[in-house]
Parts: sequence; C-alpha cells; structure tokens
Amino acid sequence: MINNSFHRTQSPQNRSNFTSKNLFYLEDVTVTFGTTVGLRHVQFSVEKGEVVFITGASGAGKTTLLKVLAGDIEPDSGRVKRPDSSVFISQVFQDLRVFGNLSCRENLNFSYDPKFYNSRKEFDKDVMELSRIVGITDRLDIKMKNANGGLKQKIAIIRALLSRPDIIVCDEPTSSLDAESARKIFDILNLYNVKRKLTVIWASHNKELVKQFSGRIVHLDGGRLVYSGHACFI
Ligand SMILES: Nc1ncnc2c1ncn2[C@@H]1O[C@H](COP(=O)(O)OP(=O)(O)OP(=O)(O)O)[C@@H](O)[C@H]1O
Repeated sequence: MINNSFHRTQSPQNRSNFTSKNLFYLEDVTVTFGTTVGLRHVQFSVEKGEVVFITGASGAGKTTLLKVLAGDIEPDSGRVKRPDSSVFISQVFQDLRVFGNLSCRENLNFSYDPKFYNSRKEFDKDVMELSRIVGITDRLDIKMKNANGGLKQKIAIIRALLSRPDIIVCDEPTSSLDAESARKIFDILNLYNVKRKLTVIWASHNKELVKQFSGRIVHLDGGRLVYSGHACFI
C-alpha cells in the first residue's frame, strides 16, 4: 500500500522544501472528490521520530490527508514524497479491523513476526508490558466480539505497535476511550517513540485531548492547513 514514488501531478513551484530528514513531504497538495474539496493547497511534512497530531472538525480533511500519506489517494495537484519501501508503516483505522471470533490475545498474536523478535518469549513479554500499561492484562482472553469499544481500540493500537513499525498512522483511534484510557494509549506511543524512534501520526477531532500530550499539532479547517506548531499556541 505504501510505495516509494515521488508522485508528481503538477509542479506549482520549481523549488521544493524537501529535506532528507522528511519521511513525508506534501507540496501544495489539493484533493477533490467531484465537486467536494478534501484538501486545499496543503503544505506538510513529517520528520523521522516526530509525534504529529492532525486535528480538525468533522469533514476538515483529516482522513483524506492520512490517505494521501498512505498512498491510498493521489492528489489532483501538488507533489507527495513518501518513505521508501524499507520503512514499515502500520495503520489503525476508524473501523479497527479486529477479528471478532478471536480473543484479544489471539488478535495480538497476529503481529508476531520472527524477523522483528529474537524469540517468541520476547514477543510475549512485549504483549504483557503493553497490556499492563493500558490496564487490560485481565481481559486478554475475552472474545473480540464481546469486547467494548475501548478494549477494541486498545487491542488495535497494541497490535499495531507489536508489529514494530517505523511509523504508526492512526485515524481517530481513541474515540471510545475516556481521558484516562486515552492517556494510557499515549503513554505506550511515547514509550515506543522514545525507545524505538517510532514516528506517530495521529488524527483526532478532539483538539483539547491531544493538546495534553507532547507533539506537534497540525490543524485543518475546510481542507486547509491553518496551523502547525505546539499546543500552547492553538
Ligand atoms: N470518497 C469521498 N467521496 C466524496 N467526498 C469525500 C470522500 N472522502 C471524503 N470526502 C469529503 O471530503 C471532505 C473531507 O473528508 P475527510 O473524511 O477527510 O474529513 P475528516 O476530517 O476525516 O472527517 P471525520 O472526522 O468526520 O472523519 C468532506 O467534505 C468529505 O465529505
């Protein structure tokens, strides 16, 4: 799904602000769906190891921006630089994509890949560490179809982290969580950001929630990027 192309549909400028530190770079990107505009002339970049929150009201263009980053949508105009294929991107979608007939633990086990772990024991240790931090060690044997929305979201995020990505891209993954549970999710993302240089790109309509965490806020309004900076200024 993620490719390594430098997609060019139109060149609005001769000069580019792309630097080698940028994992993603969008230059003057516009996306339309028929007569509806998803993104308008968006200039945006993400560096390795950054935590970026994409905020905005419903319809502001958050999902469209994530789809452009993931290569699911190519822009009508502008340029997109994505990481090369050696960079592993894990995505958590609004619909979570968990397996209902399997238990929470079985869903997590899908992330085990011997390429990324020295042993199965090491993987199981990570399962327990992450489960402990978000407070679900006693719920790992619940069938996914019987889990509440909050538990499903926690499993989806832990499963994504267990696959040891370089980048995690999340679309509103904490909508069913109370503030305390959301904080625990950010704790594990921060842990992986510090320990493994994980780059985090997180879309949320809840600006007030994400303002509590350290990271850059990129705010969209009507498809336009209207703010990029630290929480204290927005
Ligand atoms: N496939 C599509 N076809 C037509 N219009 C679309 C499509 N996808 C998005 N849009 C429109 O593009 C605009 C941006 O939508 P987008 O889903 O990116 O917003 P969002 O900020 O993620 O909203 P939400 O928080 O509700 O998910 C909206 O006006 C939406 O209706």
